Amino acid sequence: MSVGIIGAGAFGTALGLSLARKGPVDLWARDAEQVAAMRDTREHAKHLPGVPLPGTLRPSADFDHTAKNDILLLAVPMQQLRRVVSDHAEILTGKTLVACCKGVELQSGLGAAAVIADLLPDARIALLTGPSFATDVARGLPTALTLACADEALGQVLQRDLTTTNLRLYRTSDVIGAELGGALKNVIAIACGAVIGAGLGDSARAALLTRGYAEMQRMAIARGARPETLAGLSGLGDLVLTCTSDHSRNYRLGLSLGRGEAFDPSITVEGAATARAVAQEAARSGLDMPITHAVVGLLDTDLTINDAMADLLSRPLKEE
Ligand SMILES: NC(=O)c1ccc[n+]([C@@H]2O[C@H](COP(=O)([O-])OP(=O)(O)OC[C@H]3O[C@@H](n4cnc5c(N)ncnc54)[C@H](O)[C@@H]3O)[C@@H](O)[C@H]2O)c1
Ligand SMILES: O=P(O)(O)OC[C@H](O)CO
Repeated sequence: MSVGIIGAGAFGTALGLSLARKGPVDLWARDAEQVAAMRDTREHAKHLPGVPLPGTLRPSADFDHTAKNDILLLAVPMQQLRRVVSDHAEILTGKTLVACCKGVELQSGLGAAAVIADLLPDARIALLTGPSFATDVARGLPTALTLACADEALGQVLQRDLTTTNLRLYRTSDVIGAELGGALKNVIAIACGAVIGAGLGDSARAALLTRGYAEMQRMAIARGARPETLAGLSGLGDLVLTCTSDHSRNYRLGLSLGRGEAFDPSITVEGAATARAVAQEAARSGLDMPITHAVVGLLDTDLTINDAMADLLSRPLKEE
């Protein structure tokens, strides 16, 4: 089946590069100048400099042309997903749409697949998530991802069609678990970056990563996810990658917070809005999400990193 990608940022372009090894892929960007530059230079200079774009990857500023493909991957930032889908709802109705965003929508508390379902009840929806830096995917390095789809038959088709020589896709029908694993790991990565940035040490990071994983499970299970999904690529796998690598933008935001440095607000950091959305839901439902609350406190500058750690360390002692 033919593939089109909506969103020519780092990840959309990287997925396009990988999939274009199997056949033609249309890649839509809203910015016609960016499309012209990609066509002329055969490079995505801003996000993937030095990686040549093959002729089978076809940048386009024509949404409707790209949307004619059988499978559409949506690779825009989470907080922009509703706008992109609703702006093009007519042409997207009934299509096979694979959300590639990681986050929880601030206004609704929904994950990526749920936002699409909210807008397009007739769409055939799946989610592609898991540990994968765009630079690795673009360079053809080995990567394993999770393809989540409630419709098992469609999930099998997508798993086959979106697997490439360097992208190996595992399949699950637990869309909520996959969605929340990919979203919540970004919040914990900000926390881990902050402790490393503040010089609090690798042991503190290991504690946050592990207790953060418990927090991710708590929220995901409360929303109906299966625990084993959180233990897979979309949860634990992506948590480990994002909490331990300077390549992660979420982790790097945390490093800046810990060091008291400014961070470029134009960089896509999904964990910031997701932390706020999750903290709001936790407050409503009474779920215990102390690390998420600490991250919101750091982002809002209500807390210093030392206050946040002191709060976490002084919580009542409990069983693990
Ligand atoms: N970069 C990675 O390594 C990576 C890996 C896995 C998943 N993801 C996920 O992919 C999603 C996109 O991230 P990214 O890294 O590609 O971000 P990015 O900042 O590199 O690119 C985002 C792209 O979306 C476009 N965009 C923003 N708002 C838009 C709108 N309203 N309409 C049309 N286009 C719009 C921007 O112009 C930009 O090209 C995020 O949810 C992220 O978590 C990223
Ligand atoms: O750069 P980040 O922090 O958005 O992480 C990118 C991917 O989600 C890693 O799997």
